[in-house]
Amino acid sequence: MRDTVLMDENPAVGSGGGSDATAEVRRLLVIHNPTAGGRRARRLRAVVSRLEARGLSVTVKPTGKRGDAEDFARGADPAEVDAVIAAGGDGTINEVINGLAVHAAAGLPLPLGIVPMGTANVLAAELGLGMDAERIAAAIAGGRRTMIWPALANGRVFSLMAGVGLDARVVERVDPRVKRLIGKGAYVAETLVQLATRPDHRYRVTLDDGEAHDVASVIVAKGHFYGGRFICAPDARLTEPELHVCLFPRGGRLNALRYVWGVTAGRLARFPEYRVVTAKRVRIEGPAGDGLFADAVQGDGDVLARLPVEIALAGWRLPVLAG
Ligand SMILES: Nc1ncnc2c1ncn2[C@@H]1O[C@H](COP(=O)(O)OP(=O)(O)OP(=O)(O)O)[C@@H](O)[C@H]1O
Repeated sequence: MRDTVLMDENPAVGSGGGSDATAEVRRLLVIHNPTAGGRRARRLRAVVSRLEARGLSVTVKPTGKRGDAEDFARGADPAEVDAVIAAGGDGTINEVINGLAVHAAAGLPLPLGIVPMGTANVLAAELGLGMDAERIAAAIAGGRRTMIWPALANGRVFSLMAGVGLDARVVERVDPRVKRLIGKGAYVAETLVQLATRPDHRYRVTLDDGEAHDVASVIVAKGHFYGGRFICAPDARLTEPELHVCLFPRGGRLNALRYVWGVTAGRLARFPEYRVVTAKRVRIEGPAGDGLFADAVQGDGDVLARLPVEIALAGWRLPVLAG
């Protein structure tokens, strides 16, 4: 474990490292969340027509409810498809990754492709994908694989980050209808509500060597972007087998507000008590089952688990078609 040097500037987008290889991709299963990101169906149509123009066979399967994307990905037959494409936001991609985990853990990984259609699209940003249909289609059809290291929170897979404290509570309470209406603004509004009404909670974070920290909030990062293009763990990379644990020690509303400002203004590095440490395993304990929604664990922007939570690397890598 070591302290991470913090930077003020945003590092370049991209995910260096991760041994890449290219394989032929001809048959695609596209899992589409039609409710994601205010229904950006036009982007999906543009990508599919470009893939078909390149001679690929594309089957689009729309989800009807939460959980479908995971079931569809788990049920994908490697004898019949070469890659599974998640068309939706980070929540849908997370579900698809949880489904693909079965194949990857069995040593027969099916590559993941992404058509970003969500509100924040953090995974797409982390991989440097962009929103241009031609570029997205080229990344999928090109077959070049970036190997990423997902992690587990109480057995559920996440690829970007897991959080406990203010951010998990915001994720849990944000109204999906408001999100559809005003996009990212829904998170800002819910953060303000939580800052005004949320009682103070403390969490105990234990790192793999037994070092313990008492904090008001914690984010366990696999990637360096957070909530869009904000940065909490500047050195975290999807392609590295390491967890970057961001510790927010100070409690109280004013400090919570200060941390929100620090994240959004890129000023966290200036806070003397803010630390990022690396670890392979993290245990987080707190006010479990207190009826105040303080025990939620968010992963990739959705509630993935409840405290206490054990977070560790999944132990397998997932190939992602990222160009
Ligand atoms: N057909 C569906 N109906 C309702 N919910 C769905 C459906 N398909 C998937 N979901 C769920 O909707 C949630 C939000 O979807 P997703 O994250 O893809 O879009 P978003 O919320 O617009 O984007 P972002 O995560 O970037 O904010 C996910 O947790 C997913 O499980």
